[in-house]
Amino acid sequence: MATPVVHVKESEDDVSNSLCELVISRASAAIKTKGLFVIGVSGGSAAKFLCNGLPSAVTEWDKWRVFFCDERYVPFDDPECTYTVYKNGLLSKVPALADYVYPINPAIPLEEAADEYLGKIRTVFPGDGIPRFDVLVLGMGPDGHTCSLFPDHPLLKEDEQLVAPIADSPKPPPGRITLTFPVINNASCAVFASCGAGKADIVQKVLEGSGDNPLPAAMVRPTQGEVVWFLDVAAASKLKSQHKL
Ligand SMILES: O=C(O)[C@H](O)[C@@H](O)[C@H](O)[C@H](O)COP(=O)(O)O
Repeated sequence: MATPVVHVKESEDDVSNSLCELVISRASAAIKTKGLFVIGVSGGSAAKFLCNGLPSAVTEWDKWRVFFCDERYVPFDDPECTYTVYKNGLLSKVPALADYVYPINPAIPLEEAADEYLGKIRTVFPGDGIPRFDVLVLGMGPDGHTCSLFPDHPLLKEDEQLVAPIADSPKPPPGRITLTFPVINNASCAVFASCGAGKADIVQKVLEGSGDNPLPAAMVRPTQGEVVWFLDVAAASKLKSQHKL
């Protein structure tokens, strides 16, 4: 089970640059060895970082396959829709990627949308094995949630479904679809990017907490992969142990 590797950066810009550098380096490695790079992305500031940092640096977009670690079950024209954030922020700059980004379908019932989404993932990971994403770019909410996996929610124990619907998200909107831990912890690389003093307490709890009743973000420990955290100084300010700058 991977031990988190924590990089503390001077600024949010440095976190953004480091995140994009990691994604780009894993993409070239994956494309070189497998001819394809499969990534899961999240909303929030991760979306801002990736939409800003990737367009000018990536060339082989046709070898990318982009999924969402979680998505809100809302129409595409809802500002809460993570796909639309990426459509406006990334696809507007890299139209060629549009065929390789897989949105969730908000126009069918939630459970069906989850099943349909797994079907899209299966186009890249055929069969019934657990999909192994090259990179999952994750955010962490102020409550320690990641993807749409929230503290004390039954989905934290989900070990059958690979993609799950959630209808009672404590963070609006209530309806969402999320990857579950069997997939998350089968990734080659899970990477968090968290910035700001507002995250300092939860970062300390997640990275240095006792481990009993771990928060969702602390449960991201790929069994045969790595988990990397990029923090700015403010978000890392409550950490007791020293980390690489
Ligand atoms: O659906 C969601 O609520 C978001 O995708 C969420 O999981 C996000 O990743 C965290 O809230 C961190 O967001 P920030 O990094 O912007 O704080």
